[in-house]
Amino acid sequence: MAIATINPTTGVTEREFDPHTDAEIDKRIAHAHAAYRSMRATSYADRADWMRAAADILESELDEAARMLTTEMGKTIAQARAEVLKSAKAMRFYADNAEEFLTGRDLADPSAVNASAAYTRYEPLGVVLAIMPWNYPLWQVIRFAAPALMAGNAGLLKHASNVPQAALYLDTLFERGGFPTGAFRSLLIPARAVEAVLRDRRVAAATLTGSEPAGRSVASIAGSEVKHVVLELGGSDPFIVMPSADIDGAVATAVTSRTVNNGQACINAKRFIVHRDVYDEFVGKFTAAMAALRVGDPMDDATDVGPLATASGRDDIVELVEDALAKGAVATTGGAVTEGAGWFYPPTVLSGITPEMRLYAEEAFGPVASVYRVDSAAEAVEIANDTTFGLSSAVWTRDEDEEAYLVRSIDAGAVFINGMSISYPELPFGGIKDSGVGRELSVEGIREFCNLKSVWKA
Ligand SMILES: O=CCCCC(=O)O
Repeated sequence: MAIATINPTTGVTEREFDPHTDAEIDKRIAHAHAAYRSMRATSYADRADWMRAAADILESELDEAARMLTTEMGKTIAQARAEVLKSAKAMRFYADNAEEFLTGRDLADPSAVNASAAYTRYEPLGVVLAIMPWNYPLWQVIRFAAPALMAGNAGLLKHASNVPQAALYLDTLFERGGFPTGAFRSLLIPARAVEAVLRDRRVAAATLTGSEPAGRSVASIAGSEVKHVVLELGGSDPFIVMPSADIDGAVATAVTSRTVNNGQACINAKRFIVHRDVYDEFVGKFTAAMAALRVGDPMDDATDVGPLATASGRDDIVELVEDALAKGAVATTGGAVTEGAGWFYPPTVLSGITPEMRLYAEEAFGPVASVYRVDSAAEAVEIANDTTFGLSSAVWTRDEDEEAYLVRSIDAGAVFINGMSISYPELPFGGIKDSGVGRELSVEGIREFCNLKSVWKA
């Protein structure tokens, strides 16, 4: 895939970029490695000042950065602005909290280990390679980079090939804030060049957000090099609606949760599992609300849903929906590609999904909702868990016993009660099963890329 900005609203290639040469890649790894060595000698206070300054720069460039995101991957301009602001917020969160999160502990009774003193300390690991996707071109990178740099690591970014301007923007952002040159560098490289970088002795660890095959490949290379990885992969999150729920609230939230980011987020709700007592009401209102969304130019503030980011991503959605329809699913709205320029796909609601359909098992990375009718909370859990994924989930109920049952029974990295899955800097984020390993954000996220050193003194 060429490294290029191809505007998904028009399908027009706006800019192409030459990949970095082998010599340039080597230079950038060397920069990052040297920066890591100098970062080790800096204080949390220094790094926090630089991080806050970088956050201020990002925020001061809000409109320009948001337009860049919308141009490169098609999210609505309002959501692009929100992404920029969320990124700046996470940078400040780690500037404020990194030192506390990385405070080690003293052993209360060092004599238990025959020592006069014993304690732990968190130290940086080194250069961390981040392989990141196009769907949140700034946020996905910042949620790795802010904690990793605050811990004293250096970062190398291999960004998705369709968001090169975002990659280049990030290449300088931290240095502009005051971090040493090389503390964070972007590599403009194709996917096939990742292996050599990951195997380089100067690279200590990797984090990947992206597809399951990409995650498996990076994990196996890192495993053979005995390097730590964090993986945040796909999801097919359930959204369960029980009879006691606030149905209007559930419908409004379901629409947002399925269509935010044009339906291209790992934590979009994708499977709507509804109790039969409220099924007709929920599906009727949900279908009407999905059909009423405004699909169009993502630069227009009035637009709810923009285009899909790539032609191939839209082809994938078309194939998934056609497969389901051919096997008996029913589209209560949408279900056919929109004619015209750009990679638009209409908000779609499909019922009558069966295990024979690809949609039952595969992630729909676009604004396509599958709805299921169930007779009980136990059946809802059975369908919710009948997936290889386990990222997040949402449950709608006002019955406390049912809530407790659903929270403990769903196999996922998170459960949101009467709300939708969202990531927050303060809450750990990550999945189980094929949705990934490790956690990002919060205290757990910053500790992923640290050496927890035990110190023992005679
Ligand atoms: O694809 C993953 C999307 C994560 C979105 C978020 O962090 O809110």
